[in-house]
Order: sequence, then structure tokens, then C-alpha cells
Amino acid sequence: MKPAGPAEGGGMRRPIEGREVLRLTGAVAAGTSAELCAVALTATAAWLVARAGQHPPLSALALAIVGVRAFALFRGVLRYAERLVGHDAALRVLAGLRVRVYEALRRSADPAAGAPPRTPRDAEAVQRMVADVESVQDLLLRCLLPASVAWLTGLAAVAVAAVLLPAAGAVLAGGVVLSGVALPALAARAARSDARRAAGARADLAVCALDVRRGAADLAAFGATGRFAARAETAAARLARLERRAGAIEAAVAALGAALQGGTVLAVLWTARRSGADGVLVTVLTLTALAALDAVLPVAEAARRLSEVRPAAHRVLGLLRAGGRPRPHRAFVPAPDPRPSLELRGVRVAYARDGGGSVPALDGVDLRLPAGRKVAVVGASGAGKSTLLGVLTGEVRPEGAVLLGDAPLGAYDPRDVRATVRGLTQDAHVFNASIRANVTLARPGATDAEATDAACRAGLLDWIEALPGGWDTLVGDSRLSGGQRQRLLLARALLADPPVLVLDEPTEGLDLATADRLVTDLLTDRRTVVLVTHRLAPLAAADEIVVLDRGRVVQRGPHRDLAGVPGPYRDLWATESRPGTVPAIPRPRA
Ligand SMILES: Nc1ncnc2c1ncn2[C@@H]1O[C@H](COP(=O)(O)OP(=O)(O)OP(=O)(O)O)[C@@H](O)[C@H]1O
Repeated sequence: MKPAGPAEGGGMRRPIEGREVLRLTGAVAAGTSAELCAVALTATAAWLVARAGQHPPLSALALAIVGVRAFALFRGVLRYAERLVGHDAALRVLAGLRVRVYEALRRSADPAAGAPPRTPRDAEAVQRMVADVESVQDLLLRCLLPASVAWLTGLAAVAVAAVLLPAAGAVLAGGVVLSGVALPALAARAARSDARRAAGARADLAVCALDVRRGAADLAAFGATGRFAARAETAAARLARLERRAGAIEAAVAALGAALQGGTVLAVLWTARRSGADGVLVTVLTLTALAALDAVLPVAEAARRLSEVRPAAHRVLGLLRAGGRPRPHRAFVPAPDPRPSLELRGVRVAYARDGGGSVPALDGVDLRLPAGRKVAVVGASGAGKSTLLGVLTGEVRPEGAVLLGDAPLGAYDPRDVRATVRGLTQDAHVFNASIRANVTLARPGATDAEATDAACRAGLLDWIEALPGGWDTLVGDSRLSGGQRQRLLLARALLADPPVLVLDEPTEGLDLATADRLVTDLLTDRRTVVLVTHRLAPLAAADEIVVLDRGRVVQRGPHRDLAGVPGPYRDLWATESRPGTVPAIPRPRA
């Protein structure tokens, strides 16, 4: 049994590590100190002006003058320190979070480790998760940090005011609660429903814009550009309306905040005067209240942003919880033989339908693959061919039994399964890297001779050698023709050299002669091969051909038998043998 990787089986850690919590606390401390310096600066300056009006000796003002200078200086320095420490902590949290989220995504997408089959929306979900992680930065820097600083500053200002004049302290406390708690709650509530609607409108606009951009040529050819552009414009107008509304709410919250600040300042002034405090104290308390509310009012903006980023933060946390939950320790059976048999018994796969219910992609499929057997799978589009390969590789978990050697496929370490059954599946990817890196990805230790041999068998070598950059030429999905891409992926699959090779349409995009030569070569290989193909000409070399229709095996046997009996295979064979016809499996009538 192989040792588990560093992240495998790791328990759920806190979303933010202890050291980052310490850094963030430091940022809050620096931010609060900066805001307190600002409040103290206003209060001291107020005292200085009011006291100076009484014409005291200069020495009586000296300390306050020094205080004003010191508070102004420290305010700047501390604000800088807050930005520095806060951003440093947030970026560190983000860096750690990214690694853990990708790890959790990897685990949650590993079907062999218990993940559900992939859905077409998986890529969308991964993209959204990447954006979600970025929004955690906003959560820290624009929500939690400013809100903590504001509340602590408000609390300290209320305490100081209460010491100077308890009644004024009580009034200021009321103003702080209204501006720091009630107003933010209101702002968050208004923003929440707006954010939901705006997110929907933004997604609609993105889909429309993507359709117009990607399908520009088709739309122009069919004269439908105007209709699709109008759809995009409607979506854009709806988004603009929502954004204008959000702007109006933001302005209303700011106005309400200013009114609360003004009201609190006037109330403190009135209370201080009524309590008989001297003019200097009244001035100090009034301006302290003004500065304290200046510090507290940003909580409303933080709350508004919080309601925008909260769904994203929930999704990240949910993923970390699901992906980081300790997996029960599983004892795997030892790796299979170097040339194992593979068998499906009564295999059934049903995919969930969007509107509810499920649709069977495979229904009671049996398949025996003793070591070295060559099987071709044919059938109409949607018949279940790719799903069948997914079951063999462990990507799709079916009902029924899948035996690798003597043990169920699920009893093996997923890494052993991957090393034993693999090949070319429909979602294989060409990376933006050199041809060499793309081909040897399957076996990083492969020698040049082995890579050359795989490329030669895949019919790729002549093309590589004709390139000025040869094996070091940079490629990527968008820089290759369909045939080049397929051959490159096939070379990678051949170099992997697994005991059971599964190939989904390996000859797609190749000319017929090359495709037939390639399939014949694959079907005379020493290993087990399961091949999905639409081209029947070279299938005489296969031990068995399995014809699928709507998830069921409707015919099976060698080419010479199937081609001689009435049925979908003979129909297809007749069509393919007729010159100038496009092969296609006809569906038997239901
Ligand atoms: N992830 C999925 N979610 C929902 N339905 C799916 C999913 N994958 C496949 N299906 C459905 O299962 C059925 C079998 O699909 P599968 O891809 O196995 O067919 P196929 O024979 O390989 O088709 P093709 O030749 O077009 O690739 C189809 O009806 C398809 O729509």
C-alpha cells in the first residue's frame, strides 16, 4: 500500500491559521490606534483652540501643542502599518487558502475517491470557486478589519466621553450603536437582495455576451446577430438598472449616516451644555463625538460589502469542510496483477436530469475482458460508449459489479486503478507546454526512444520532425488541428503503457487510411484494449464488438459474425462499405 500524500486524509483545519490571525490582530491594533490618534488629535486641537481663547500662559498650552503634532504623526505612521500588516496577512491567508481550495477541489472531483460523476457544469463551478477565493480578500480587508477598527474606536471614544461627562458618554454611545450597528444592519439587508439579483443579471449578461462572441460567425451567417445582440442589451440594461438602484441605496445610507452623525454631535453638545460643563469641555466633547462617528460610519459600507461576499465565503468554507473532512482510513487491496482481467456484471449508470429524475446511460451491461482481449464498442451518439469507458477507468461509479482481477475496482487504491486502466478519454487536455512535456506527462521518466516510438505509433512523428522547434514546440488546445491534437493525446496514452488501454474515438480528425492503420495497430497490441469508434473497417482484428443502444448491449460478437446477421451492425457495415457514404449507426426502432 502506498503512503498517503501530505494532504490526503488531513483533518479540517481552521480557514485562517494561527499566525495569520495574529497578523490580522496586529493590523486591527494598528488601525484602531490610528483612528484613536485621529480622535485624540481632534479632541486635543479642540481643547487647544478653546483654551487659547481664554488667553492662558503659553506654557499651559505646550503639552497640547506637542500632543497635536504627535497624534498627527502617529496617525499617519499607524495607518501605514495597518495597511502593510493587514494586506500582508490577507495575501498570506489567500495564498494558503488557494492551495487548500484546489486540494479540496481535486479531492471532491476524484471519482475514484467517492466523488459523484462529473457534470457539464463542473468547469463553471471550478471557475466560480476561483473567484470566490479572491473575494475572501475583500472579506478580510474591506469588511472584518474596518468593522473591528471602527467598533473598537467607537467603544474607546464612548469610554473617554463617559469619564469626562457620563451623560455625554451615554448620548455618544447611542449614536455609536445607531451608526455602527443599526445602520449597517439596514445597509446589509438592502444590499443582500440587490446583490442576489445583480449576480443573476451579471450571469445572464455573461452568457449572452459569450454566445454573441463565440457564435459571431454563425450569427452573421444566419442573420441572427441583431436578435442575439438585443438579448445581450436587455440583460445589460437590467444589470445597469440594478446597479443604479444599488448606487441610490448606497447614497441613501451615506446620507442617513451623515444625519446620524450630525444628530449625535448636536445631542452631545446640548447634553454637555445642559449639564453645566465649561466651554472648553463642551467643545472637546462635541468634536470628540464628531471624530468618533467619523471612525464608526465605515461599518455601514463594510456591512454592505459583507453581504456581497458572504455567499462566496460560505461556498469556500463549505468546500473546505467537505474536502478537508478526515476520510476514514481505508485499507486497499494490493495492486492488481501486471496483466489483470477486467469484468463488468450487470452494470447500470443513471445520470440525474436537470429537471429531476434520472436517465440511464448504461443499463445491465456485462463485459468480460481477460488479459490481452481487444474489444471495440460502437453505437449511436448518446448510446453510452464514453460512460462505459468511464466505468472501466473508475471515473464513473455504477451500480452492479466491476471486477479488476479478483477484487472489486473500488477496493483498490485509486492510484493503482489509474496506473492499470487508462488511455485516451473525451476530456483529455492538451496543456500549454512543449510537445515533449505533453506527451511525456504520462510517464515523466520515459526515454527519448520511448517517446519517439509512441509518437511514431500515433502517426505524430513526421509532423513533430517537420516543425522548426521539434519536440520543444509549444502547443496548446488552440494551436493544433483536430487530427494533430488527437494524435498527440494518443501518443501520450500509448506512452503511458497501461495493462488495459481504453481509447475513446482515438482516430477522430484523422484521414481514413491513417485511422484504419492506427486502429489495426492498436488491435494487434499485446495488452487489453477497449476502443470506442465509429469506423468499422479495421474492426475485423477485434476479438469482440459490442453494439450499444440507449445504454443496452444490442449485439455483440466478432466482426465476421455481426456483419453476416441482420441488425444495426450489418446496416452500418453496409453503409460504410458503400463508397461516398458517411458511416452512421442507425437506431433500431423502439
Ligand atoms: N455527466 C453527465 N450528466 C448527465 N447526463 C450525461 C452525462 N454524461 C453523459 N450523459 C448522458 O448519458 C448518455 C450517454 O452518454 P455518453 O457520453 O456515454 O454517450 P456516447 O455514446 O459516448 O455519445 P457520443 O458518441 O456522442 O460521445 C447520453 O444520453 C448523455 O446525454
